[in-house]
Amino acid sequence: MDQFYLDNVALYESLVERAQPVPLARRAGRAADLAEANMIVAARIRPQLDEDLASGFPCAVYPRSDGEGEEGSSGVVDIHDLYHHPRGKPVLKSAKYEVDRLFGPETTTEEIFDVHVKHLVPFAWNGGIGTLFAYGQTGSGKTFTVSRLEELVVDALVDVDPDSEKQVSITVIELAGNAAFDLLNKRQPVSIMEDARGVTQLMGANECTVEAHADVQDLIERATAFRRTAPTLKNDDSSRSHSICRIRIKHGKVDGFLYLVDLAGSEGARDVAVHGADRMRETREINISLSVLKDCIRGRAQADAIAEKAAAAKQQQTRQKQAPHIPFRQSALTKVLKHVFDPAGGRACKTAVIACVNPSLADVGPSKNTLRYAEILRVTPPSSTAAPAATTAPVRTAAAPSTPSTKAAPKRPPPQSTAKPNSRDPDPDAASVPFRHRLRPGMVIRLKPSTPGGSGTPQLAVLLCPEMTGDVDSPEKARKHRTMQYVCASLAPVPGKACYEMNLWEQFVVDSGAMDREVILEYSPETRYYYVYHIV
Ligand SMILES: Nc1ncnc2c1ncn2[C@@H]1O[C@H](COP(=O)(O)OP(=O)(O)OP(=O)(O)O)[C@@H](O)[C@H]1O
Repeated sequence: MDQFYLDNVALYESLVERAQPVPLARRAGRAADLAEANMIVAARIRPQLDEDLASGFPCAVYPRSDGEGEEGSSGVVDIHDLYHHPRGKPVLKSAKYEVDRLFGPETTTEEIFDVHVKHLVPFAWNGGIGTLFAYGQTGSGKTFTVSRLEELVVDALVDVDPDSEKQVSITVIELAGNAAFDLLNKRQPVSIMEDARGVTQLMGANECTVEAHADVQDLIERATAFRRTAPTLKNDDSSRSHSICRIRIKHGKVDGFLYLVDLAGSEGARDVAVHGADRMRETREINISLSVLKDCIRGRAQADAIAEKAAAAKQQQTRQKQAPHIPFRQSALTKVLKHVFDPAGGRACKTAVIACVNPSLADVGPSKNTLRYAEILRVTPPSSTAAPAATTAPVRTAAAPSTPSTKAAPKRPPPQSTAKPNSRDPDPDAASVPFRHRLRPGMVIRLKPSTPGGSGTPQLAVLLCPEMTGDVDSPEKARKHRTMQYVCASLAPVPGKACYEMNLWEQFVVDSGAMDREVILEYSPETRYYYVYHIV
């Protein structure tokens, strides 16, 4: 694919120049006052680095101006991809994504701190829990962003009310799979325990007190040095673990927290192709923890919205009945952050998310995934819990384009004016070959009912890549080691509707013998769901 992009750079650039912006179907209401919001989702597009420019890939990610303001002021980002048309010239496919705030390549981390993160400092000072998550594909600038933000946050905390008696302390841990390590104490193991009162404790983790600005930099450098990294294709120093920096502020009886979370980079399929089985397993674990995190962030935002409405309407019972399930015990990451997600903990929480994006055309697929994830995190409170008209309290944060679980999906795909993207094999002769002999990434299969995995195994799955056994460190070895097993992602039925949503983070391995049929799915960009078009 990279070579295809490089061979068509001139064509791509001329198509981008003439491209019309993808219309906004419905303006997702950006929160009128983001400063009051409990949850804000931003994206940061990093500049193209010298090595990106040297590799010859053009820019594919463009912040959109709202016509009057600066670039990015609309919160909309356009991504242009080039598709290999099987019977003709390559065609440009454009997509748009919307976030609450968009930071372009010129924006500095200091500016991001001022606009997006600074408000968490007084919030924690007053006893709240402020959390920042940075995520994105490997090499997109997460660590670059978070490590500077950690310094700025602690500096700001040290400066708050300089004459008061206070204690600011830092703990930095790394999560690799379900194991935790102390990055301020030579990667000593840490146990994640829940005490008798249900509070998560990091047993064995150092809590280092910070008294002066110089201490902060020293601690952050120490933590970075101990961060476990392994090379990926895109970033020689890639972090394959989540890093959680917990800053605690105590003064008088107040005990506030700030969490800055640098999430492990999600690898693309092409990185995986040249790594061993261990790396694939690691990638799967990372993806699953990101999926649980998404469910927890959305669940907490929904729970807050419901609680606010119920409190305003004095409908305590409604709140208890409809509070969503928040699966914070399903991953080590969300277990550590339990009091961020557990509404029963009774702590006020504010969350800021930064989706980091590499603008290069070579990374266009992962960039779309990153921004799609950002859109999913922007939660619309369920309408069934709407507060009475008399309620004037600001209800929630970022109202959003309807997301898969909250949107009413039509029973049938909308009328087809043009051919929609579908999962059909591009080879016109494919129909004459049994599907098991032409398994390929992107193919959708129906699983036999007896497929191991229990009742949780989905009925439909999309093939992602072959499962490799043993350690393979080159594409040749990888090909040799291929078995007839595939890593798949689940396609979950949308409740009560005849369509599916793809959960790329819910991955499992399927033997070809457990595959029953090929299913051609058609994607509707209007609804963002998949519809069964044909069962082969
Ligand atoms: N806004 C930026 N301005 C200049 N350089 C940047 C910016 N963001 C990232 N970089 C550079 O890009 C490279 C990759 O960044 P970084 O290591 O932060 O990525 P990452 O997303 O944390 O990757 P991984 O998940 O693999 O650890 C680094 O060399 C970093 O200095």
